[in-house]
Amino acid sequence: MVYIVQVLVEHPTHALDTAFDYLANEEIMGGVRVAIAFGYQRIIGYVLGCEYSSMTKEELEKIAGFKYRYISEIIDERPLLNQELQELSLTLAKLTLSPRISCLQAMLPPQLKPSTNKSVRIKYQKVIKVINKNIVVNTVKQQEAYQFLKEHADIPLKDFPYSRGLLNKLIEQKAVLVVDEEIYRDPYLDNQKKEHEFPLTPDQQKIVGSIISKINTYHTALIHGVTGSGKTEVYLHLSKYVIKNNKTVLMLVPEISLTPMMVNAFKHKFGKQVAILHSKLSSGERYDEYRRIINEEVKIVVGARSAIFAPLEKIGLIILDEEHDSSYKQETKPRYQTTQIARIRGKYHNCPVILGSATPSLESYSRGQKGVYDLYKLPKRINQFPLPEIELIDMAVEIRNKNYSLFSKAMKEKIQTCLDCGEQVILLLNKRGYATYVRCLDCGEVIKCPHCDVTLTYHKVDHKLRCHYCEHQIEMPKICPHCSGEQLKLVGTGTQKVEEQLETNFKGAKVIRYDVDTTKQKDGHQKLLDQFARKEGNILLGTQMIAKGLDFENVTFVGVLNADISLNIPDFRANERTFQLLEQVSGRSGRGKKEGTVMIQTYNPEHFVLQCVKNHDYLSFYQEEMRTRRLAIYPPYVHLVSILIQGKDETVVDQCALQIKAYLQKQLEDMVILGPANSLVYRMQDIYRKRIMIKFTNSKLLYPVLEKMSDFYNKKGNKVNVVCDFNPYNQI
Ligand SMILES: Nc1ncnc2c1ncn2[C@@H]1O[C@H](COP(=O)(O)OP(=O)(O)OP(=O)(O)O)[C@@H](O)[C@H]1O
Ligand SMILES: [Zn+2]
Ligand SMILES: [Zn+2]
Repeated sequence: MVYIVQVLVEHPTHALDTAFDYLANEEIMGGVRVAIAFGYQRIIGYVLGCEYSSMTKEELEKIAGFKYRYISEIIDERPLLNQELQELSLTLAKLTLSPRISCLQAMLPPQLKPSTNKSVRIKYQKVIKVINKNIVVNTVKQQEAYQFLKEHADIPLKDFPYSRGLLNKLIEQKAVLVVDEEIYRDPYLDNQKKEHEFPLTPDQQKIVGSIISKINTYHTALIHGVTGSGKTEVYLHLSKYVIKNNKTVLMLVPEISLTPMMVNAFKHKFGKQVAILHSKLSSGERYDEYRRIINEEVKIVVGARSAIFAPLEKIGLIILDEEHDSSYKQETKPRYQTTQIARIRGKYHNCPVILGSATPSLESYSRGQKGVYDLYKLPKRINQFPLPEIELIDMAVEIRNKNYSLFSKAMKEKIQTCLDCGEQVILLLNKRGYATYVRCLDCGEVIKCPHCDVTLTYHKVDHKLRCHYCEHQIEMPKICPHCSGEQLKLVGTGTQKVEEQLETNFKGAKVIRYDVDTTKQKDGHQKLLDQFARKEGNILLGTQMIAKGLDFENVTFVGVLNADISLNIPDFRANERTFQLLEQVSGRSGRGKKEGTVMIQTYNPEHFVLQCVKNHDYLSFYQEEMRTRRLAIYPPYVHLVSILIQGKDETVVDQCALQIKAYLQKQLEDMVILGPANSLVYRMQDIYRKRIMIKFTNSKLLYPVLEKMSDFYNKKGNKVNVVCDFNPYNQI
């Protein structure tokens, strides 16, 4: 008699999920990692299930027709994921058409991924626990120490101020015990001062009250609150209520390092009850936070996208702040939408899911309007501070007036005035897909990556050209690689260049450049923002990164250098993204007592997106954009799935793409199937990439067809690979 154990492994070559049967002499729980021999390798697998058999190994082998092997080692004492999360991994695999193993990988912190068995050393310390409070001890001195221990629960042994002899006596009398306790590396140790609490405004109170009245029912609430309307305070109050009732809170933000203010707000209010999960923590720190959650020592988890899988029990509230943010969509396997996962968990725990934003996604807002979500509004800023005045500046006029500089005349004057008054400025360089590249003035060629269809980007620090899609990099050439001409010109505007121009234009102004390059180190973001908060900088210059959640009361001017870039991206969300970015960044101005202004430089001042931003008019934007989406048949009127077909051989990719299209058309007669078309970056790392897009309203028919198709193409040894991306955000 043996146990037959189903083990899921990450097959080294196979893209598909495969579970293999192994034997064990004891029962192994689903969700535990085991080591197994696989071919000649020893690999780590993940137990899916275990069945008792009354037969012997030999009898089983006779039936099966092959030889079984035994599990080599059981790695975990208990399952890594609880029942809820194990089931969720299955749902996730189905929803995203991804291998289950990739879902498990996505759900666990790197140290615990099924395919690794790196052990992370857990740190322990000895602490003294009082196990019986009512012992009558022998001596006065003992009584004193005993009393001390009763008042100082779980004090570390090293901090015990009495003698060891005395302690031993207390242990002998079974009054206290010394135990090993895990100690955690706390990355936010310095931030634990408690802040004062504001009384809620009537608008805030209404929302808090209403959500509390339905706190034990699963539903989704969308809070549309303008920038600076105090959404954070609403989250904090609701969280406090939930943990007082002995439940837990999952608080998601787009990117932890870009939203330090939200993290701090939670840390200040709830101190050690909060765990922070994010990618910049050291692996030890991340592991500790994870263990604190598993050991049920935290009540609130704050984290970015992947924190949606935090192993919290008894969840009473799930919040997604800045719900419109595209980082909530995972862009690698499994390609899930965090909101969708939040709703699955909310349903399981019977708790509300709150989505908050000043610029809700069209998908969410339309659900709010239809009543699928409860829609709440915070239409005013706190303390009746007005939203900032916005001025659109027509850059075509500047050019007509022979001003070719990055700054319009008006913006230059405005920045100077702010600097003169000691007020601070935030400048946005909208840079998506637009960086500094090299063009030859003789032959007109642009220097491109030899492996990808993109230009190489110039990096001033080391004077190199780099590809942002692969690792390719070269020294900045002296002559043109095409015609050997010597007139190579840097084209485009990067933050480094703007920084230089600011420093020449505004003598003495201190510029803090906030972009991927200056925020690389672990606390990079926090350091620069702290500097700015301490007024050690006059101008904060950055890319999209500065648009999120910053709250500086001394900032009275926000300037957008080039509003148009994101309008021209070939993506149906281009208008929506531009509106969100401009409205969000404008919202950083005038959040204190002093009124704020905003200037937006554009070549399209009449464009409805810019007009709506100017008037802070979300609703008009929403209505106009919904009209466009309805006419063009795009979400939220339909769902999309993008099918990426990729391979090294261009002809094979081409043929397969056509085959797939024909197959889908036959199977899915009523659906709109577009393409195949070249992907935006057609060649990436020498891989050719085509896309097919399906518009659908009912996914029931679609899933089995797509599953069959991708299983067929993703077989071992096939020359193409197919990826299905539901609700795609990124068409690159
Ligand atoms: N009830 C209140 N009384 C006084 N001040 C408050 C209250 N609620 C919030 N505030 C303050 O108002 C400011 C704006 O709040 P918060 O940052 O939460 O806005 P928000 O809605 O999240 O804005 P954004 O979407 O722009 O990030 C903060 O400085 C906050 O401390
Ligand atoms: Zn040339
Ligand atoms: Zn490249």
